[in-house]
Amino acid sequence: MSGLTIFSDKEPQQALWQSHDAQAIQQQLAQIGVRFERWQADCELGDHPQPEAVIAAYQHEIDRLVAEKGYQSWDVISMRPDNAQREALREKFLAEHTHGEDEVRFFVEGRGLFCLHLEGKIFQILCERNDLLSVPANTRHWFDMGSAPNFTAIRVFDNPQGWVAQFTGDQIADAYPRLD
Ligand SMILES: CSCCC(=O)/C(O)=C/O
Ligand SMILES: [Fe+2]
Ligand code: NI
Repeated sequence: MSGLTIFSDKEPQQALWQSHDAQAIQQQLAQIGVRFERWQADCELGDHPQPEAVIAAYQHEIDRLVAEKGYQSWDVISMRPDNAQREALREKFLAEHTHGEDEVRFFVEGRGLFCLHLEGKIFQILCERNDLLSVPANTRHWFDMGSAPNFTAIRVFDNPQGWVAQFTGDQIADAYPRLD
């Protein structure tokens, strides 16, 4: 079940706030400029759908976002537990970083844990099927896909180069809960 847990960035042991209610999550995240939405597919997608089918099913939502925000491109990323790069990729995303553009991710299936570091707090968002999260440009964050990653997500980009990150060098992620 999707969820948001908020911690102080000085106190990893004790959560300040938690909810699994989509509306409460949306309201809490809106206060820090983070967009959280639930999207519905135009048609039924089976397990492990092809990228073309994924885009077709959510094209109306992508078009709405692109018209509003002027994003330039999108793609589909899938991770499975047998991916040979899973440990290296997990480590890369677990290192706190920023992007010069909004990080826009929609979970078609599976799940992942986004952790945002701002205003002296850590916002851990467990994203699952139908969740859209948009993290504003230059927000410190990390992402945990777990030891057996399993998700399909649409990524929407602001620039033609795709994924570009600046790592902060802060080891803070090590102190906070992970997906497993
Ligand atoms: C869910 S897409 C992979 C994660 C990613 O792109 C990123 O930047 C995490 O912070
Ligand atoms: Fe990121
Ligand atoms: Ni819970």
